[in-house]
Amino acid sequence: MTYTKYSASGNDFVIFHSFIEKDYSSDALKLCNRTEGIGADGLVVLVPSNEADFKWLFYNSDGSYAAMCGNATRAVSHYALNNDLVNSNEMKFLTGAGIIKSSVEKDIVETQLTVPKIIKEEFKQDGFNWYLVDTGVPHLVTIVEDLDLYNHELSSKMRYEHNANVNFAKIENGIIKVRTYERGVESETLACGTGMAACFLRAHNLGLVKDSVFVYPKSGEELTLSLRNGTIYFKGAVKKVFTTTI
Ligand SMILES: N[C@@H](CCC[C@H](N)C(=O)O)C(=O)O
Repeated sequence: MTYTKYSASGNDFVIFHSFIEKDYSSDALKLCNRTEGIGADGLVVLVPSNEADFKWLFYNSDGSYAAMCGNATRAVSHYALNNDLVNSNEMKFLTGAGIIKSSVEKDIVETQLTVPKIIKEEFKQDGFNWYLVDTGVPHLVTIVEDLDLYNHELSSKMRYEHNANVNFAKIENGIIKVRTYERGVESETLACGTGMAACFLRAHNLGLVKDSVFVYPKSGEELTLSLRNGTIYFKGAVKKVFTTTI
């Protein structure tokens, strides 16, 4: 079997394609293992679809299924084009959260994320103001003055209480810096696309940022999030790390 490892702003994935649609959660556990496997935050398997160019099956590194992953939407678009699964640099594919449209220009990929749904308006817990939104998967967002306030124990507690990923965001001169605890990885990751989108939405709703903004996750890589006619556009570089046959 041939696997490709991608990094999308530090969020890393193992990707392969198959004609067989089945449960790949045990493969995710093995392949994402950083000691005995390839090592990644998630596994994405691309399978045929009647509705779109292809369909994806996404798993976190602990083998849990997730409906959406913003960074993986960019990585799989690049993978699909480079593996001739599509015949144009513009494509659409089916995820657990709906159809995603994307376009690829060399290593820069822009995707249109799913329509966000607010789950819970602002509430206070453990000394922070939170907001819970679904940007494909659920995300808690708190806006802080200092990103060092990111707290692993608190994030882990909030993650289980709300069954959500947890984001700390800082707005600085019109840009957003984000740290995310991801469920299914059960730690902070170097970047989380749907998490950055959730922080952008929160900041935009509060009037703290413009319609298009640079966002920097923990990896420090620059991404752009924009809101155009109610759609969230997510743009940034992806990197094919290696391909291996096992
Ligand atoms: N890293 C992703 C989100 C992946 C799913 C998440 N861990 C969950 O289970 O909700 C992103 O870039 O959006």
